[in-house]
Amino acid sequence: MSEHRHHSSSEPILHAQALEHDYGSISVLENVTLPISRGAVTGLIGPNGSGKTTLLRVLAGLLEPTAGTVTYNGEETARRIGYLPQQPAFRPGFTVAETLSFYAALVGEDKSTAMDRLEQVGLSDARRRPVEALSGGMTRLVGIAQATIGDPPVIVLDEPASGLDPGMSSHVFDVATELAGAGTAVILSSHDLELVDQHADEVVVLDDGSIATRGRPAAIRQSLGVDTVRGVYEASISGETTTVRVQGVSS
Ligand SMILES: Nc1ncnc2c1ncn2[C@@H]1O[C@H](COP(=O)(O)OP(=O)(O)OP(=O)(O)O)[C@@H](O)[C@H]1O
Repeated sequence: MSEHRHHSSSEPILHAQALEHDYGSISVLENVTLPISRGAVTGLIGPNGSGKTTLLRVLAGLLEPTAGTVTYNGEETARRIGYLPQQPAFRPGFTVAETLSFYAALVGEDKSTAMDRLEQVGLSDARRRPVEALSGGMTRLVGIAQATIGDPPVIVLDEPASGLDPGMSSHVFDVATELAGAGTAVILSSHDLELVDQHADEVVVLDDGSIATRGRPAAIRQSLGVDTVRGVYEASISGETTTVRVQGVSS
């Protein structure tokens, strides 16, 4: 748990205010207000279907909220926000190196940046492999490398550790911590509560489209009288843990 990363500006780099999101008649986000700090890892946790992907897409500017606003207060860069989708996919017919070089060129970086990012995610040896010949975990690692190209001040990662082996899962969280150490605001979702406990500076528990609990891990553990982020999760979410709550469907 790192309490040591404080950067000059205390103003949140991204500020979501009173977000609502509906898919047709189905309300998925309700009154979500969330300031995102620079130089910190924000861990978004919550049950399946609680709205994490929806919230991350709204934060990344890929989905227009039904109501509310997201304000960006960072530097004007070639790319403000890097994003790893939950199901990364790349255009077939190109190698890993070609794919990342293409993204690097889009933001005015050269090929060496792409190769540095590949090395950072531990994928250098796969650089000549066609993207369609990668495993699910390797594809996600390419997606993480892609999200960091151009040094966007905000990086949004939707389940970056999903499908990765234990060593690579912790490595991905270490990379997130490193990026935050360099001043980047990293927001990630995960179902690995232990890794979130170890790496997140700020934890957000989403339950049924609303923020149930939010704060520094130590503070929220203390206020809920539990020892772990898993305890925080269990104390924060309502309803059964073995049934997916499907918005718009009353049981
Ligand atoms: N395009 C869509 N149209 C209609 N409903 C949607 C759409 N996308 C998501 N939903 C619904 O919104 C709710 C929240 O989905 P979301 O993917 O944001 O949850 P999540 O917390 O990321 O879930 P998981 O942990 O399973 O990935 C779910 O009930 C889902 O069925």
